[in-house]
Amino acid sequence: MTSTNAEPDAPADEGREAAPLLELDGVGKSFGNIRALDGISLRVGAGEVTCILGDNGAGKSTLIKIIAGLYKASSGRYLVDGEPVDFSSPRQALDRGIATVYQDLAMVPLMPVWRNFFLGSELRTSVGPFRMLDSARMRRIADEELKKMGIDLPDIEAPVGNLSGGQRQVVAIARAVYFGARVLILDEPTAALGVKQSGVVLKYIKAARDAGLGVIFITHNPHHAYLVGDHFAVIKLGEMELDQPRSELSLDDLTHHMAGGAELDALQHELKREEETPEVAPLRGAEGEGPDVQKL
Ligand SMILES: Nc1ncnc2c1ncn2[C@@H]1O[C@H](COP(=O)(O)OP(=O)(O)OP(=O)(O)O)[C@@H](O)[C@H]1O
Repeated sequence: MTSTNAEPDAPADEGREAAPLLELDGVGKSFGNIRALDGISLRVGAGEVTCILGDNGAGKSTLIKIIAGLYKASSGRYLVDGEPVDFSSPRQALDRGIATVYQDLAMVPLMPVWRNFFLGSELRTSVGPFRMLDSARMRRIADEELKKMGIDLPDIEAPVGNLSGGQRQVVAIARAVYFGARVLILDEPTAALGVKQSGVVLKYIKAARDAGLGVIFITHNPHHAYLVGDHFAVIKLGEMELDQPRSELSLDDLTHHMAGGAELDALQHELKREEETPEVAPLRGAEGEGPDVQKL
């Protein structure tokens, strides 16, 4: 489990101990009798990508909803900059710089890229007694901010619905960075994308990390996670199954975990045992041949 293919004590790991942007300490969440999360501890540092992996129903969505301020934890502590917090809404989390980019992206497909960039936070200007949208300033800023992150779109006047899925994701990432995100939560941003588009998104995950943000990257895909991750957390049935920095984990280890490593090992052992046991009478379905007819 600890085969190494990266430098031990990489800089990303050193920063973690000093001042995590965000920390969960033994967090649990129950819905009535259903225990969705139990004893989850996690630290997210500035300038690093923390990948959260897990199968369907593992508890990933519940975890990000707690971090994003949509749910309150049933137990444990949630700290931002070392201080305990108790968010009652996503607005409160956003005010502390914790932004979430959900899969559906909350964009209006028919509106231009720059309008979507400012959706819900439009800039306005006064013209006489009227407050008008400051379209010129929004266009200019959206263009500058996208370029700053190295995102080169042919036309920011184009409806956002004309962009590819990957381009829409990166517009959402640039928007969150512009509006002051310090922690960026990305909910399966590559799930619906092909290889090339996933590559585009992964590149901007790195760009956000290099801009000093703490990125939480939720994914099912260990290959995507390993291309950008500094730290890996695998959740299984609501519990933290694995929590390791890149320096202590190879892609093979991570893939093995995601493929249900322990169960597969047990199954392999079982199959091997069956192969080794002396052959039993084969069952035959052909007419006239019962299971007692043996041809050895
Ligand atoms: N609002 C809710 N009420 C009751 N049970 C819930 C609720 N939300 C989640 N659960 C349960 O909690 C567990 C974890 O669900 P969650 O959606 O967090 O998993 P997930 O890892 O995000 O899965 P997926 O990848 O399929 O989205 C599941 O058993 C789910 O049925």
